[in-house]
Amino acid sequence: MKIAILPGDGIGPEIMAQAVRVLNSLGEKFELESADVGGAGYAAHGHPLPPATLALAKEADAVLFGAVGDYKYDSLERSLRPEQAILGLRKELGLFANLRPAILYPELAGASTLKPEVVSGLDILIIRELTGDIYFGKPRGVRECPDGPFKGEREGFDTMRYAESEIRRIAHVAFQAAQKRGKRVTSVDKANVLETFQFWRDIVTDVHKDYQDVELEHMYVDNAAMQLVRAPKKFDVIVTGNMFGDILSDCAAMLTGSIGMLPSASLDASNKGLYEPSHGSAPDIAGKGVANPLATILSAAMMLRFSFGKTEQANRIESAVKQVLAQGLRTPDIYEAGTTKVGTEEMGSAVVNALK
Ligand SMILES: NC(=O)C1=CN([C@@H]2O[C@H](COP(=O)(O)OP(=O)(O)OC[C@H]3O[C@@H](n4cnc5c(N)ncnc54)[C@H](O)[C@@H]3O)[C@@H](O)[C@H]2O)C=CC1
Ligand SMILES: CC(C)CC(=O)C(=O)O
Ligand SMILES: [Mg+2]
Repeated sequence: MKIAILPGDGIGPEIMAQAVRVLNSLGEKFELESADVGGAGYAAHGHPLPPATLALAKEADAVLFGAVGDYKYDSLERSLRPEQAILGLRKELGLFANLRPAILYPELAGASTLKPEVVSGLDILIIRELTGDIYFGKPRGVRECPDGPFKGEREGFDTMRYAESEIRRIAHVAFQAAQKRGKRVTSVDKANVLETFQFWRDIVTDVHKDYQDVELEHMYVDNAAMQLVRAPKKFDVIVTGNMFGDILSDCAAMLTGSIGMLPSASLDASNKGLYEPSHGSAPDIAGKGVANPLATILSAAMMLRFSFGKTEQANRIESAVKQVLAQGLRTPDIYEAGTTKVGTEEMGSAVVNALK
């Protein structure tokens, strides 16, 4: 079982170090190999996704990813910016299905900015399409505006597009996931304005014919954002496009207390996967030893479950996380009065010690 370890930038190396400690404490024989990615890849090799890093990711059985991005690289041409590393990995590895479970651990009910009764018992699964949409659509760029009232001015433009097969395969993932949970799918779109998402709605409706045991509702993305903070427990599985899923999952993260709690799995058709926290490189807290490593540790648990079929080991990690939260240990992002504030490394140690 070879795992590519890609820590990246900002808090990436800090949180990854804790996830690696947890993996190394399970008593399994994992082969872990690290490589530079993102700004670290650019600084060392002149490219955010150096060829050797991509080769390692392709050859490994699974990839554990930290985060990329650093404001000091924001003025580089786009193809060299750190974020291209994660976008490139998703595309190159065909990781079209991004699973982001937003679960509220009961101990963190008071850490959410929402009232405990709104979030207690929360367990929703956001399924975000990950290799299409406006994030990858071409053409894109800055050009001279060809027509209309702004003709002759410079304009920036991107292309939102989805092929039918891309929508079909993510819809199947969502319906099949729902069959194993609450049997409800909310497909989030903007069909009232966008051609791409009217098409999305039509195809999802068609795929639904194969899953009559699952209830399907369609919801516009603006309403979905509102419903997520109004009555989040009404959702079971949410399926949506790349950009809407990116935005809604950060919103859902706050229901769980902090974005530092939200893990993710990005899977291809054969369940080969890349696992990463849903957050970014958090440059504002990088190097301070205060980042919450739990989303990364929980991403490692998802890796064991989805890529290696090691359900028991995944359960061990998730139980250990529950235990440290029950012990009252909190990184600053989930801290509340009456609990004990700890740093990144102490949180990692506590999870290692709680492994049974
Ligand atoms: N998959 C990836 O590698 C992603 C990379 N990024 C990149 O990360 C950089 C920063 O982006 P932001 O928009 O600030 O998003 P961010 O997710 O890095 O940070 C947003 C806020 O959440 C906090 N936060 C994030 N993770 C945390 C953790 N584990 N523990 C405690 N607090 C945490 C940060 O301190 C910050 O206040 C940018 O360069 C961006 O492009 C952003 C999202 C995903
Ligand atoms: C570089 C971004 C597309 C990453 C991001 O925000 C995410 O995957 O959540
Ligand atoms: Mg995001």
